[in-house]
Amino acid sequence: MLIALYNPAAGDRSAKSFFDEEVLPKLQAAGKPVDKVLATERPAHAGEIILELLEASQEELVVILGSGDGTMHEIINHLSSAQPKGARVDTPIRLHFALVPCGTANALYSSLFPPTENASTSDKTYRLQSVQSFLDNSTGIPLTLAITTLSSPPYLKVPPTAIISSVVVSTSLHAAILHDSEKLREKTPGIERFKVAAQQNSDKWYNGYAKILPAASTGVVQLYDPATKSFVDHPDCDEYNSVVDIAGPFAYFLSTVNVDRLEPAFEITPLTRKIVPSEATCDLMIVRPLRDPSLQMDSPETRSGFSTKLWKILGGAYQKGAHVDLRYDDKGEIGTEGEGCVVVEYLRCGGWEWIPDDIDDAAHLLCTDGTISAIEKGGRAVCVAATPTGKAGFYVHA
Ligand SMILES: Nc1ncnc2c1ncn2[C@@H]1O[C@H](COP(=O)(O)OP(=O)(O)OP(=O)(O)O)[C@@H](O)[C@H]1O
Repeated sequence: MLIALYNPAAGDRSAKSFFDEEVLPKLQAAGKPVDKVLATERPAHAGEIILELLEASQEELVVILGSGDGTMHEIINHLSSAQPKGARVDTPIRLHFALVPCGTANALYSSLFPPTENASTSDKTYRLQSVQSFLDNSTGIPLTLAITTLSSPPYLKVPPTAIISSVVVSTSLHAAILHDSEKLREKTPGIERFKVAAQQNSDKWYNGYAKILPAASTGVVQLYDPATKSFVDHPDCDEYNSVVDIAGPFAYFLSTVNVDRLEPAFEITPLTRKIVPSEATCDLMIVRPLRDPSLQMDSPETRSGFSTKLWKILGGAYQKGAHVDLRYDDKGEIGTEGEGCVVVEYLRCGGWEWIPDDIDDAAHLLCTDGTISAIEKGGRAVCVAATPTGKAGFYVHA
């Protein structure tokens, strides 16, 4: 069965008109008209719609999805936590998507179809590439999932909750930006709202502790080395201990699966595409201010001074991911020359654990594909990458 499903509230709210004027006529003209056209009516509705369709028939389901990353996130989470009835009772769920970018950031789409210099992301040819790939009978790319388990402190004896992501899991500045930008959605519907929220949070540091987990088959955590432009085994990993401990404070802590960018031009984990992972892994990008040789301690002045450097670092993501090659000189200036301390710790790993300091409220925010959760005091978040195989999983035509 082939269905079209769009979120009329995503992005600039143009999904309906783009489907009516471009997507549906293209499928019709190619001899593959959709069986149904559906629109979401409220948050969380997309997952309910797809589950109902799956339960009604054993047929393979292909969804032409007009939305941003949030709607995809809702579908994957709803299906992953459901116990399907009817036609799918006790059967693993496998779903194929052709994506039509209709959201604000469209991280997954723009990573699978990186925009070229002379094509605008609003061009219809740019936006119809996944649909074209479906029409060309591509097999689809299986999505790697990041499974994050949020645990309460053990004495509460509350079962952990799991959230599945297909794009990003973050804490620190990125989670704070997403938390605040949601409040700005009505007034600033475009990606500018992320910049406004970023300014509001730029001089915060986040206290906590992280444990980085090895990838399943290599058994190690890897660290990007700008000198050789390749991944090397993390120096703290050895045959006796494959987990790497990282102490805060942190300014930035963000991991991705499937994507090298969070917006068409914001290539925050560029190595996902440049050095393609060979198994299910997270690309984790960390900035810890006290690696800066000019900073000795955490104070309001050093935080405020470091925010200028942080903008420079994150600005590198807008320059084709140049931030991953930045180094400090001995005065703490940032540049690409020399052999000083690497500014960004760029890790490739099987997952990670984040343990926020009890007294730092801001360090308790967690972003999973744009959705914000709060880690309980005394609790932690553990994120692990996995790619479903065989009869289960989510596939995107690309
Ligand atoms: N009919 C609806 N009315 C209001 N909100 C809706 C409706 N349908 C879905 N939603 C909500 O819209 C939210 C935003 O959707 P989505 O993430 O797809 O777009 P976006 O946020 O603009 O793009 P991106 O995630 O790429 O930045 C979803 O989290 C979903 O809960």
